[in-house]
Amino acid sequence: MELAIKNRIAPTTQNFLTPKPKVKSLRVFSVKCITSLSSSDVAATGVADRPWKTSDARLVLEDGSVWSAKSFGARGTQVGEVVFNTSLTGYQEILTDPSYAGQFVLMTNPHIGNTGVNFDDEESRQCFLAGLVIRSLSISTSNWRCTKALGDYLLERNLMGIYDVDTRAITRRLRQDGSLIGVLTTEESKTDEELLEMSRSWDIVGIDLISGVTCTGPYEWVDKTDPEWDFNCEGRGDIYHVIAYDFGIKHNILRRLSSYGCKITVVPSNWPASETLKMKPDGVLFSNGPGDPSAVPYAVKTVKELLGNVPVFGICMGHQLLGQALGGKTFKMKFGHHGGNHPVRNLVANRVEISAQNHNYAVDPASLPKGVEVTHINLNDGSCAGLAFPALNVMSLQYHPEASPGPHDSDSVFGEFIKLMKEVKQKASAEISVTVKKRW
Ligand SMILES: NC(=O)CC[C@H](N)C(=O)O
Repeated sequence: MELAIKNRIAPTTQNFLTPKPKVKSLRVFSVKCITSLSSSDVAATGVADRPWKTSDARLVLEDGSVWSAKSFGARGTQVGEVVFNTSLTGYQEILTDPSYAGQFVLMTNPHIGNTGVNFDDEESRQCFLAGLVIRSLSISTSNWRCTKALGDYLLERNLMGIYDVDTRAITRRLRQDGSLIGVLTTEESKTDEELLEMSRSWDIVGIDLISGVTCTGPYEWVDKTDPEWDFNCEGRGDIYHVIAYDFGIKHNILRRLSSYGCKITVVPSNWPASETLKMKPDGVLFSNGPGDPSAVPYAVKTVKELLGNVPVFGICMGHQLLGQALGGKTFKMKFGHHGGNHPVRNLVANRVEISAQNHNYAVDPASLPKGVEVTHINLNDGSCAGLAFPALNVMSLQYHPEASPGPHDSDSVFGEFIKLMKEVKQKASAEISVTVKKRW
C-alpha cells in the first residue's frame, strides 16, 4: 500500500531559532537484530513475526542520517517532521491527537503497544499524524479494555510505524539540532539519496494544516467524562453555551467542558465570527490544532472579531491564535514540548502544575501589547505557557489542561472559564435590569 507524499513544497527555514544543519553525506545507523529464520517479510503487524523479523524499513532524516528499522502497520513511503514525546503512557491518545498532523511521533518510552488499543481512548475520529517511531513493540497486549493490537490498529488506519530504532540517539539529535524532517519507507526501490532529497524538499512551516483536520459542519457535543472517572465535580450547576472552534479539537476538551456543565456547539475552523455571535454563546473556546499558527490568518481574523464580544478561552493552537489576535507574534521553537511531564508555574494561583504538552510553536511575550498578562510559565525553558487579558475576558493556555494523556493538575482551569462566563453573564444581566429600571 503506497502512502501519498503530502505537501511537497519548497523548504524554508522561517521561524527556526537555530539554522538546521545540512549534512551532505549519508550516515547509516542500524540496530542489531536477530537474523532472519525466513527472509520473507510476513504480516506487517510486527507482532506475529517477532523476533525473527529483519529490518525492512528506513527512516532518512534531513541531516543525512539513515536509520534502519522494522516496520509495522502500513507500508509505503511517508514524509513528516520528527518530534519526540516523553509520555510514559497514552500512545493511543497521542496517535489520535489531530495536532500531530504532518509529524512522526517518536516515543521516548522504549516499550510501546503493551496495552493495545481500546474504544475509550480515541481523541478524534482519525489518526492524522504521519507515523509512529518506537524502540520496542510489545509482543503481547494485556489490558482489560484492549480490543485490538497496536499493529493491527495502525494497519487499519493506513498508518506507518517502525520499531527497533535507537530512539534515544534520534532524540538526542533532535534536542541538539532541533526538529528534523524525515522520510519513512518500506520501499527497497527508493535509494537513500532519493529519500534524503525528498526530506529536504518538504517542510511543515507556513502550511495550513488545520483545514485538513477540522470538522465539515457544526454539531452538538453531549458526551461527558465517564462519571466513574470524573473529578473536580464541586460547584457545577448552571448551564453555559460554549461555541468550540475545531482547529483539530481533542475529544477530552469537549468532555471536560461538558462535565463542567457546558452545552457545546462545535464549529469548523472557517465558521464566521458573525454566525457565532448570532448564536449568542456564553463563551467561545479556540481549540488545539496542528501546524504553524502564522499560516492561518483567517483563523486569527475570526478570533479578533470575537475578542471583547464574548469570554474566550484558547488551548494550545487556540492560545497561539489569541496571542496573534491580541497583536503578538508566534515563533517556532527548537524542538517544542511533547509529553506529560512539563512543569508549569501558574502565576495566578502561585503553584507549580505538572502538565501535558504538545506544541512546536510559542507566543513571544515581548511582542504582546500592554494589558496582556503572562499567567503561566514553562519551567523547563521559561517560555510563555498561558495568557490573560482581563479587559477583554480572554484566557488561554499553551498546553493541555484536559490531559489525555497526562496529569490532571490544570483541570481546574475549565472551572475558571465557567467562572468567567458566569461573571460576564451576571454583569450583563445587571446592566440590562439597570437600563430597564431607568426606562420605567
Ligand atoms: N497542540 C497544539 O495545538 C499544537 C499547536 C501548534 N500546532 C504547535 O505545534 O505549536
